[in-house]
Amino acid sequence: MDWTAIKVITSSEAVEAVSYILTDMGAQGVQIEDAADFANLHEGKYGDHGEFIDPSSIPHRKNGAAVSGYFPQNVFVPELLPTIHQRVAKLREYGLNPGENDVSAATVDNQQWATVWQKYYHPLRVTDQLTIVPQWEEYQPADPKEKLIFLDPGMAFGTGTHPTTRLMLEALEKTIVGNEYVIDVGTGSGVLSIAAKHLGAGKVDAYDIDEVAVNSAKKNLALNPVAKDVKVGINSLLDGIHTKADLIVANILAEIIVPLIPQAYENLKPGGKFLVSGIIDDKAPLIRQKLQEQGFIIDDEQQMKDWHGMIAHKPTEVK
Ligand SMILES: C[S@@+](CC[C@H](N)C(=O)[O-])C[C@H]1O[C@@H](n2cnc3c(N)ncnc32)[C@H](O)[C@@H]1O
Repeated sequence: MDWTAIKVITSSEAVEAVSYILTDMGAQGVQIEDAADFANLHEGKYGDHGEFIDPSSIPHRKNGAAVSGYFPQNVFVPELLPTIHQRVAKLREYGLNPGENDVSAATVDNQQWATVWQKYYHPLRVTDQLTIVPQWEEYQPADPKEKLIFLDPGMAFGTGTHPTTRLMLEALEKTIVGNEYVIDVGTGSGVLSIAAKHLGAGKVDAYDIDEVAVNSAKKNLALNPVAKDVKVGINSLLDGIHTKADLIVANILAEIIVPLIPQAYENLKPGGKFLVSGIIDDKAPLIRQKLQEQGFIIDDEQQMKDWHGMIAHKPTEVK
């Protein structure tokens, strides 16, 4: 999967606010280049190993600041550009200088993303029981009920930090009682499958349409012994799958959830649960309507930032 860096040229004083805006809009990492960071530095010992460095010899911005947010490409990044521009312009109302407010997007290569990723990704307790831990970090749980999900996100979506993923992690935590057969559609990094196993699921099958995601999921499943028996494969939605699961979880964009709804209904046991997110605010009515038309009962809906997550079930008495 590709990533997009959205870069905002702004003023040094607006760096924190612009970083907040990018994170709020779904950026999974933020990188700051600020001329002010160099302004007061003189020749001296810097760097991880105390190297002697003249800061002026390091390529850097001569004025203002650039804040780059890293977005997964399947989150409709192009739609975000005008919104980000407007929100940065509004900072003036809070007494902050938005600076040039030039907003641009570029595709990011693996190497660049990996570097940013490692710098900004740290252990994060995402739900009451689940904590995401980057594979390279040492982490001691603060609470005995914490379950650790080790991830090396690579280029697949699913760091656990995006609101759409968090909605599903919370929904899994609320729903799983133990020994369920779970299907994870659009597994990305495999994060939801690993969470399901930690929470007590029995068998878990995971699918993704993207080969990079499937490889990333395999790698992450191997990092988490609890999930070593999860099966992961390439498949578009549940095409060609005919089974009876207790729970189906999918964090995919609303447009893709629509054709998944009848497939999920067919592949669930009576009483089975369907957990969905990836639903941006204005698409929530469509998904509610499609779920109900199919015969699902919606039990719960949560919102995090602009995103909705729903828990529905197939009635026990199916007409
Ligand atoms: C938003 S990511 C979710 C990743 C992870 N499950 C999470 O919750 O963080 C959506 C994933 O769905 C996959 N996807 C998109 N269309 C799909 C389709 N038709 N069938 C299966 N997977 C699909 C993408 O490749 C991507 O990995």
